[in-house]
Amino acid sequence: MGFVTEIREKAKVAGKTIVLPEGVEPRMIKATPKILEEGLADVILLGDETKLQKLAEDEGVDISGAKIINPETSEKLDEFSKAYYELRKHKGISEEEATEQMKAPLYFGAMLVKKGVAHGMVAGALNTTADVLRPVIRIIGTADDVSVVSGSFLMIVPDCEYGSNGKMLFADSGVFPEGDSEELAELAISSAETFEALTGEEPIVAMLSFSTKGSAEHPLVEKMRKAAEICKEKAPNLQVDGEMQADAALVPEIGVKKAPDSNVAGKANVLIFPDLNGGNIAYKLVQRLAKADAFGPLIQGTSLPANDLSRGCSVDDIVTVTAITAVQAAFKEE
Ligand SMILES: CC(C)(COP(=O)(O)OP(=O)(O)OC[C@H]1O[C@@H](n2cnc3c(N)ncnc32)[C@H](O)[C@@H]1OP(=O)(O)O)[C@@H](O)C(=O)NCCC(=O)NCCS
Ligand SMILES: CC(=O)OP(=O)(O)O
Repeated sequence: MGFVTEIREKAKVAGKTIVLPEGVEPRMIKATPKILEEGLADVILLGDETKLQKLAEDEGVDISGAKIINPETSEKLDEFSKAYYELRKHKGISEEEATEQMKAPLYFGAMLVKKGVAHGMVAGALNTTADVLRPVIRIIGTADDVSVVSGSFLMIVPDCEYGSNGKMLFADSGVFPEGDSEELAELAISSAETFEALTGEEPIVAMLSFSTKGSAEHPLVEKMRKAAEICKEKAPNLQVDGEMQADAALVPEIGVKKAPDSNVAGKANVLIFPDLNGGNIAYKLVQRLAKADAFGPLIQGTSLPANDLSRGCSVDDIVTVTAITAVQAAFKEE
């Protein structure tokens, strides 16, 4: 069974409710009946009901199975505004500003997750990653013992023997612009958890660089080498190594040649990039040149699931990321 079929099967069993705050986006409207018909999740759409129904009519789809909430007129607006004010008053926000902010669908959606009305959120078809991330960080917040919210992509590369038969996770490819070794180690541990939660397979983590095990020396190389060491200390059971180049990480014959003592080289399925430039460029190149499926940015390190999308996403991407979010919600409850 392929990854997409598998994750959709798991979502059906999970029985979760997912909020799609970008109800005014036609791709969200088209994704809704697909999610409902397949039984992947119950859907809450945010927006003005009349407008959303008209949009659905124009698109020729039926969204009657979804619950529609208009944040501006919702009976929950007052409760949510007060909760947001309490979260942000240390930043000098006024009660009026909190109410205005809470009328914005991304903020209202994040609060629906925080309050347990929805089990997860999916957005980003319309809004930038930065705009999706701010309410997620401010309202849902980080998980216990985590300081960095980061973003990974699950890549499914066709006809590929590397990673787990073409399945691999790239991070950070969407959220955290630049971290030190400590932060990269934390991000790597979150990424390993994401890979395991979604695939059920053992994560094998490579800290990527332009050097393999001392073939070059530079502060950028040293940063990844130190990140691998910190990772080994923090998660002794995790298979992690670095620094290493991408070919050494993925290709067994090259791994053996460049890093003969490594338990990761040639076998990696979780690739940690030195910064967001590298991670974002790499995922888009692999997606376009290798015709890979790229699901994400899957947001990691938060206390509850909320996932982003590329603005270039398809309706099918929204459906699959919704299924992924439902599966993550079930995994967090285990
Ligand atoms: C995620 C992002 C929006 C946060 O930026 P920001 O809002 O400007 O963040 P700031 O640095 O002003 O910090 C705001 C708050 O969020 C926290 N924060 C920011 N990034 C965080 C992260 N990755 N993890 C945890 N907390 C974070 C800060 O500590 C701060 O907390 P406070 O308000 O309680 O003091 C920003 O890092 C970003 O734009 N990332 C790139 C996204 C992107 O464009 N990706 C490419 C396309 S996918
Ligand atoms: C993840 C990402 O790159 O998103 P976008 O394409 O919307 O900028």
